Amino acid sequence: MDHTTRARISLIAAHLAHSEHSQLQNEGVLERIDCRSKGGASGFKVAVLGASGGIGQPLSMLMKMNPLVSVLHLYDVVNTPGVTADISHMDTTAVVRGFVGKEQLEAALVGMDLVIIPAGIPRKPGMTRDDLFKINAGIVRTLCEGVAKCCPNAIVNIISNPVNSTVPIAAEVFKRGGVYNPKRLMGVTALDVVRANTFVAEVVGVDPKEIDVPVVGGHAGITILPLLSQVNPSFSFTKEEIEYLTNRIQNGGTEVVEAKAGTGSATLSMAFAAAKFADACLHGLRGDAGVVQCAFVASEVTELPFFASKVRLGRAGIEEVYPLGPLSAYERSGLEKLKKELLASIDKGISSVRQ
Ligand SMILES: NC(=O)C1=CN([C@@H]2O[C@H](COP(=O)(O)OP(=O)(O)OC[C@H]3O[C@@H](n4cnc5c(N)ncnc54)[C@H](O)[C@@H]3O)[C@@H](O)[C@H]2O)C=CC1
Ligand SMILES: O=C([O-])CC(=O)C(=O)O
Repeated sequence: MDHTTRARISLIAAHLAHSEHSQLQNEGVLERIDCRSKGGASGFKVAVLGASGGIGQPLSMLMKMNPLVSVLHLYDVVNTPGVTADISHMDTTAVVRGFVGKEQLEAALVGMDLVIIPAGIPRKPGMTRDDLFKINAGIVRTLCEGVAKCCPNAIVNIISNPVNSTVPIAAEVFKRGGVYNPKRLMGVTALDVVRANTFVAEVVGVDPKEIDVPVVGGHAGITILPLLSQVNPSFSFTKEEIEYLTNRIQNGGTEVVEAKAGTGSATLSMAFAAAKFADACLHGLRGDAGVVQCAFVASEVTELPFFASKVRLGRAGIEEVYPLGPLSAYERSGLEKLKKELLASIDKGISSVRQ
């Protein structure tokens, strides 16, 4: 597609984002924009649910910048027309469409390859992630019912907390809808890895880009278990360094919640981590080799039904869940300690849908 055509498409898309006419009235033009913008080349359709929020907005911006995305659907219960109009002016390839309110959820989801869910309330100081369960469980359940109905083959990235419970909730919703594929459901724990890389890099004095720290278990407090014995490239840490790093990584979320003093939790670093993780999912879908990330997934790595560990991403979603590998005595003890809490959170999610 030449530059002139591309410019015309951007103009029409921006105009439609501002238009008072409904999505349906614009459907014909938008479909043509979709087809032409892809120019026959590959490109993925991605939806962000909760796109107007603290995570949703920067995440949507980063997904608009991703060259693997051809169509970007932004859904929320409020404010998506404004966010969509704003993001649609970015001169990158993806065509952006906004959807607002539950009556537009299905239209937002039809045909999506990847659905990213950062919808839900965040923590305030003094709260645990589990304190968000009551409200966020219902939000995730409703959104996943929409996914089951409209894009049952999409990869789903769950960001909404408590991840240790919302991922099992999503699995139960998909089972009820008869569409559950454990290879396509992932809890996003990428921020734990991003933090671990940053904090380890500070301690050893290297560029964080050079560091890869596996973080396993779950996504809350002691269930977050960094494997410092498996840092790549390998470093040997003192006992004090291991304790400091493990504690800081496990409490990174609380560090941000307290610094934000009641105005929310991590949004910018989360959007960065989620965009990195989504990009890995898209590279996997494209068929790239060797795409490995940590994620909270259905698992047989331990006796728990869900567990975060390294996974290999491919065309099917999760192609392989890697075993934990050799652990230090400190990590083995951390693993045993986290199991009770993680299992309770998993069971809470499952039973909330089954009852
Ligand atoms: N997995 C992780 O590592 C992390 C997870 N989180 C979690 O992400 C979630 C979102 O955090 P923020 O963006 O800071 O919150 P926020 O309150 O700024 O944004 C949440 C957005 O969700 C929307 N929303 C609420 N109900 C909805 C529904 N039924 N359908 C669609 N959208 C809906 C709201 O309108 C709002 O725009 C929280 O649960 C938070 O705890 C936050 C940081 C890291
Ligand atoms: O701490 C929170 O509530 C948000 C979160 O999951 C994180 O930043 O890791």
